[in-house]
Amino acid sequence: MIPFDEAIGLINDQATTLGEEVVPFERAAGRVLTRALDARRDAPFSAVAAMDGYAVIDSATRPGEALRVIGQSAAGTGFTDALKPGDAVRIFTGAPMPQGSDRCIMQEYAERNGDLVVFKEDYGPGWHVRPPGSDFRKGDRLVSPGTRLGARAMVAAAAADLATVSVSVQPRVAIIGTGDELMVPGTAYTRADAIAESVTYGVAAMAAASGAEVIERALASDDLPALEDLAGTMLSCADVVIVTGGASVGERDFAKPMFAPHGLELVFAKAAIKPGKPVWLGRAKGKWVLGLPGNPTSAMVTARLFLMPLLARLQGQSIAEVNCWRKMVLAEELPTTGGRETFIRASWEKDGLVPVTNQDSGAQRALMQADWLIRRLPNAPVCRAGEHVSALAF
Ligand SMILES: Nc1nc2c(c(=O)[nH]1)N[C@H]1C(S)=C(S)[C@@H](COP(=O)(O)OP(=O)(O)OC[C@H]3O[C@@H](n4cnc5c(N)ncnc54)[C@H](O)[C@@H]3O)O[C@H]1N2
Ligand code: MOO
Repeated sequence: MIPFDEAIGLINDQATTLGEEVVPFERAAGRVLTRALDARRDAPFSAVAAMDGYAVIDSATRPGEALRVIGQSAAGTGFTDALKPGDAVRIFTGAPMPQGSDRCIMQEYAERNGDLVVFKEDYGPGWHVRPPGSDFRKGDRLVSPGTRLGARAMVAAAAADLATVSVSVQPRVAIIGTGDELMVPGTAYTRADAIAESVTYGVAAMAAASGAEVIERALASDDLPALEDLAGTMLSCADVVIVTGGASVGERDFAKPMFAPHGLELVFAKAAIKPGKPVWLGRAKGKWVLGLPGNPTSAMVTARLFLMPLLARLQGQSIAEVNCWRKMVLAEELPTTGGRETFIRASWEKDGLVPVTNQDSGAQRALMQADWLIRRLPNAPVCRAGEHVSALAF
């Protein structure tokens, strides 16, 4: 059994990017950037108003003294002339400050009478002007390679004012759920010895959220020749084939044997972790094959620990970007751990992390509370409430 860090090290060393492609902004969300996005010009390009009001020359403006409104500046249509002392320009948020003006007074402080405007005593102290380049300067790095373009990054990326972005090719993922007992949700209740298949839905959701394209999802029964055929089909169309269940040592555990005729070479065969010891990773026909244990909690923990880093590396990200361990305070005592590194499912409550009550590797409902994984080293001593632990968002 390989220790957790060593398994991650192998993924880090062996998984490399699948290439890059250029996409328009409409298709960039969720993708990982391969080339930096640097600003094409300053933002704002010129000084702009930060409020709706009046652009004035501060030194020539006094409360109670009327100014003449000589025009208006709107976002998209600035005012082209210059202000002289005694002038004001009606201005809107985001509009260029007219030449000569240096302050915007909010309209709430203005009394307008025809062409004249008078400001009340208390219009200070805000100047409400965004200077040129106050957001960023031409050439500034707005988004770095390796960044996943999430909602906030999309704003910074588009602000660079480039028509297209270079992103890594999305890994195509195929998922095979194995087990004679598995039936599609909505049908399992019809057979006493069946259960609703749940794991592949969770794994597919995690893969999609990690930037992969889930191209196939299949359920298969424990029939080795049929599984061998299915493995071949999936290997021909996917970059990563994930097989759930059948990872243990029983006679009907076919997850590894089904890939044997396709030249399976193991990267690791088992990990010294709890839950999820039977997790394995291999290569066949130049593709990645990840075997997840069938127990639902084990499957989701091992997918979080190994699938997310694998997909990150295939998209040119560092593993640290997805497996970012946080030092967090513990709200309840943890017992000693056994000989395997242990990942305890926990929820974040007001006093810190609280282990969820049901730590069974077969649990499904408990996943609803388990927002964090607490990492405990092998043979770790009792950890008391108030102490810090290393945790990963689950
Ligand atoms: N003698 C031993 N038995 C077991 C060992 C061992 O070392 N020696 N390891 C245990 C561990 S740890 C795990 S984890 C499980 C892993 O077993 P498999 O990967 O072979 O999984 P299955 O037996 O197929 O299923 C286990 C459990 O999970 C349910 N399951 C499976 N797939 C799904 C799915 N897609 N959706 C919902 N539920 C699923 C299945 O019905 C079983 O209840 O092995 C231990 N045994
Ligand atoms: O993964 Mo088994 O312990 O991980 O049930």
